Amino acid sequence: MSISQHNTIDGLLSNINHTTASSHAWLWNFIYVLLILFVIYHLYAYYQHFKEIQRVKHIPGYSFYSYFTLRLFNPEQDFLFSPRLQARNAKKFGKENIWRITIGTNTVCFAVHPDNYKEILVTKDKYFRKHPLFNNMNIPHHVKNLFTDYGDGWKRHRQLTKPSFSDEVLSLVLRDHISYIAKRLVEKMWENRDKSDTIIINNWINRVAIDVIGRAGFGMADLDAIGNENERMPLITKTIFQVLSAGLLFKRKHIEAFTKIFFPEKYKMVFKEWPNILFNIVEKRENEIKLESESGEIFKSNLISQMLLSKREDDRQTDDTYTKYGFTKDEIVANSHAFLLAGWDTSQNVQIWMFYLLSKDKERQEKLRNEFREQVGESGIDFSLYMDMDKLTYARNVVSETLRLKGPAPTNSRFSMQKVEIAGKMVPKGVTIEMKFCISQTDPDYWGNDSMEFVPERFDRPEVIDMLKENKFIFCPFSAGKRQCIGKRFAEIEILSILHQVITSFELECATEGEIGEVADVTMKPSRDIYLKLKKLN
Ligand code: HEM
Repeated sequence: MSISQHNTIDGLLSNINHTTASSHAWLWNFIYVLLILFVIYHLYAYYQHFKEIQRVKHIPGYSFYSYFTLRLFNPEQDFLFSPRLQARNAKKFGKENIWRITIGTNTVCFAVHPDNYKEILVTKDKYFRKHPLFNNMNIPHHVKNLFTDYGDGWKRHRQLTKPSFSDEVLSLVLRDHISYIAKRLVEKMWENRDKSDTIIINNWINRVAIDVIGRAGFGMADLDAIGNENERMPLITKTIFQVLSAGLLFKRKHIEAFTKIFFPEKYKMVFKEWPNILFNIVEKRENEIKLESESGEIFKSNLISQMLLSKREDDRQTDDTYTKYGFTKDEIVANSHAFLLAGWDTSQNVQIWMFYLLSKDKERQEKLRNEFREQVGESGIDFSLYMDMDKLTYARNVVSETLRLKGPAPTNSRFSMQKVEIAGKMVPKGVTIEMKFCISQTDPDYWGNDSMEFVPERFDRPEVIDMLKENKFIFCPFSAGKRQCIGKRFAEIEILSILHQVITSFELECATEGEIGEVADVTMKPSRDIYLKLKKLN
C-alpha cells in the first residue's frame, strides 16, 4: 500500500470521524434546545398557574414543588396544575360556574361557589361518590370503612359508627381522657421548655392529638406520648401518613411494592405492625367488655368499644356474607384506622394554627382568658358547658376563625357516578369534582375586606350571622350534607379543652420570625416548626 493510499484512507477516516462528530453535535444541540424549550414551557406554565392562584385569591400551598410532582405523577390531579386551560376556563366562566377542564382524556371539574357545593353535597349527592383514590389509604386494602365506602355500604358504616359519637360517649371521652390530656399537656410543656421558656408547639400538639385519638378513640389507657419521649405511636402515626398519603398520588399496588423494596422498615410498620396493633386492641376491648359487662363504663369510653357494642337497628339486611347485626372485627380495625386518618392530622393542624395566630395577639388571648375564667370551673370544660351554645362564645369564634382561614380540609372532592348537571353545566360520568372551600371561606364578597385577617369577632357581626343562617355552605370546614364529618363534636371538645388549659396557664408569644407558609398535604399544615415563648400565669 502506497503512502498516498494511506493518506487517502486516513483522510477518509478522519472525514468520517469528523462527520460523525458533527452529526452528534447537531443531535446534542437539538436535545439542548428541546431541554431549554421544556424548561421555558414549564416556567411559563408555572407563571400562568401562579397568576391563576392570585386570581382565585387564595389556594394555599401550591408550590413549585407540588406543581411538578403532581404534573408528573398524578394525571387525575392535573386540573390543579394545568394553568393555561384552567385560566382560560376561569376567565370564560364566572365563579358561579363549574370550571370544566379536559386534558387529554381526563376531565376534572372545579367548583368554588357555595351554591354549587350544596348541589354536589346535598341536592344531587346521589350522583356522586367519595373519590376512589381514598381507597388507597385503607388497611387492609380489601376492607372498606366509613371514610372510603359509598352507597349502602357507607350507610351501614355510618349507622354502626354513629353511637361512638353520641352525647353519652362524648361526655365520657371528655371526662375520662381529654380533660386529663389537656392538664398533662400544660404540665409537660412547662417542664420541657428551653432556657428561654420556649417550646415548639407543633411537637406538643402532635402528641396531644395522638394521645386523644389513642386513648379516647382506641382505649389505649396507658398511651402517653405527651409524657414519654420514646413512645412509638408518634413514629407509627407519622409513617402511616407518609406512606399512605402517597396513595393520593400513586396506585396502591405501586406504593406497597415500592415501600416493601425501598423502605422495608416502613413497610413492616404500616402494613404489618399497625394492623396487628389495632387487631390486638379490638380483641382486648372485646374481652374487657365481656368481663366488665356490669360496671365496665371505663372501658366503654372509647370509640372501639362502642363499635363492638354497636348493633344494626335495621335488620332488613339478610346478606349472610357479613355479620348481620354488627361490624366484623376486620371492619372495626378498618374504621379505627379511618378515625386515625380522619381525626389525628386534622385536629392537630387546627390547634397548631390556632395557637400560632393567637400568639401574635395578646389582647385576644386576654379576652379569651376572661371568658374561660368566668365560665369554666376547676375541673375544666365539661360536656354540658360544651353543649350550651350561649357559653364559650368567644372561644368558639376563635376556633371557627382558625377553621375559616386555616381549615385542615381546604378542598373536598367527589367522583361523579353518572352525567349530572351542576350550575347549568354538564359534569360527565367518572370525573373528579373539587369543591374549593378555602376560596369561598376567604372571599371578600362574603367576608369583607379583612377576609384574610384573623378576626374571631367577625362571627358576631350581624351581617355574618345572617349570611351563614341563609347559606351555611359559605362556611363548612367539616363539610355538609349527610357525609359531613362524624367527628365534628369530638374534634370541637378536644380543641376547646386544650385551648382552655393552654390559654389559662400561659401567655403565649410568637418566637418565630417571618410568615409561616401553608403546605397542602393530606391536610393543610404549617410549613415549619413554630416556636412559642411561654409566660406562666398564676
Ligand atoms: C378539626 C378537625 C376536623 C375537621 C376539620 C374534619 C373535616 C372533615 C371533612 C371535611 C370530612 C369530609 C366530609 C365529606 O366528604 O363531605 C370529614 C369526614 C370524616 N371525619 Fe372529620 N374532621 C375533623 C376531625 C375528625 C375527628 C376528630 C374524627 C374522628 C375521631 C373525624 C372522623 C371523620 C370521619 C370518620 C369522616 C368520614 C365520614 C363519612 O364519610 O361519613 N374527623 N372530616
